Amino acid sequence: MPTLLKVHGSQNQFFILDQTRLAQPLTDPELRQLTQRITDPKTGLLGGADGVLVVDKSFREGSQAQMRVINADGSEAAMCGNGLRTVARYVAGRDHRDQFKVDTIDASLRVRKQDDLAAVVPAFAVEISPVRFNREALPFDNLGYDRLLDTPAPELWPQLRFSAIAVPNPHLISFVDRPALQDDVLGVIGRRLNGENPYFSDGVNVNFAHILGQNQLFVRTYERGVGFTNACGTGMSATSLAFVLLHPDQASFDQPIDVFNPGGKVRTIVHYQDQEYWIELIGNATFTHRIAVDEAVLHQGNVQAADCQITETGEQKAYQAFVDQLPTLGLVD
Ligand SMILES: N[C@@H](CCC[C@H](N)C(=O)O)C(=O)O
Repeated sequence: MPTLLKVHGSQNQFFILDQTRLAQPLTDPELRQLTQRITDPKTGLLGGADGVLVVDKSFREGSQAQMRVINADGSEAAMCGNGLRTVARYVAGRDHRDQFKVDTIDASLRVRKQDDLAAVVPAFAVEISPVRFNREALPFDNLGYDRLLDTPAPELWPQLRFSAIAVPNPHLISFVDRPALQDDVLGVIGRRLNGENPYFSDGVNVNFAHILGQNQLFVRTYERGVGFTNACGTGMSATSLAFVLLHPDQASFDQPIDVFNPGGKVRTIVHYQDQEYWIELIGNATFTHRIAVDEAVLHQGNVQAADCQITETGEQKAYQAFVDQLPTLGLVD
């Protein structure tokens, strides 16, 4: 019987579905419908999730697997950093390998097993690339600039400055003070730019970052196709790059940056090699539940708890213990 996994990276929650284990892989409309149903926070499976990570056969030479990212609303994203760590752990266990490449829409990305963050908190490092700043890569329009790098954009919000970075999924970043992190400005901007709007025609992930100190950030994200999330791996990676570029007195290339988020903490390292930026994202890859389900139920486009056998792994307790020993920042409820 095929098994869905419920997983998270910094509490950014997903289901993993391995299409290679099915007699008949799900079609794209089936994947969309299944995702929309099982991720619903009220009526979905195990409290829903932010999306479904689809594992499939690799399509580039030298890669071990392919990852597709289906957001909760059924849209498909080019990349997912927290998700890639969990897929890396899944493929590493399935194929008995610690280091390999995973194909995504735009690139084959390196992944590598790391030492556990704590007892029963496995960790992986993943490559975040390619990085682009140009208007067409995001894309954005009608803001009067070809790129945004700490640029005032009063059309988006009068008092803030913005950076737009594709990694390659699109991110808008603003460095803010404590009060701005706590009020609803992020939600207002996120909802506006992810509905019908003249600026970001494909929507955009919006990140508010607060500098905590030398090599330390807090990042909160409103995700395209999802809404508020506990953490966004590509968002924290793009924000780390902006941190290094805009605040060189507080962060540098090739040096670890601790990035706190509402779901925990990750570590990023920003690199510049061969005239390209790339970011290493290191953090937990936690499996919370194994869900054995009949393939026919998957094809019907919904899975209810009554349709399957659910086994809790016990890893969430260990993850919570890891989070409990992090400093209390009091930034977001
Ligand atoms: N949570 C992810 C990003 C998922 C995709 C995003 N919602 C998009 O549409 O670009 C991450 O950890 O990177």
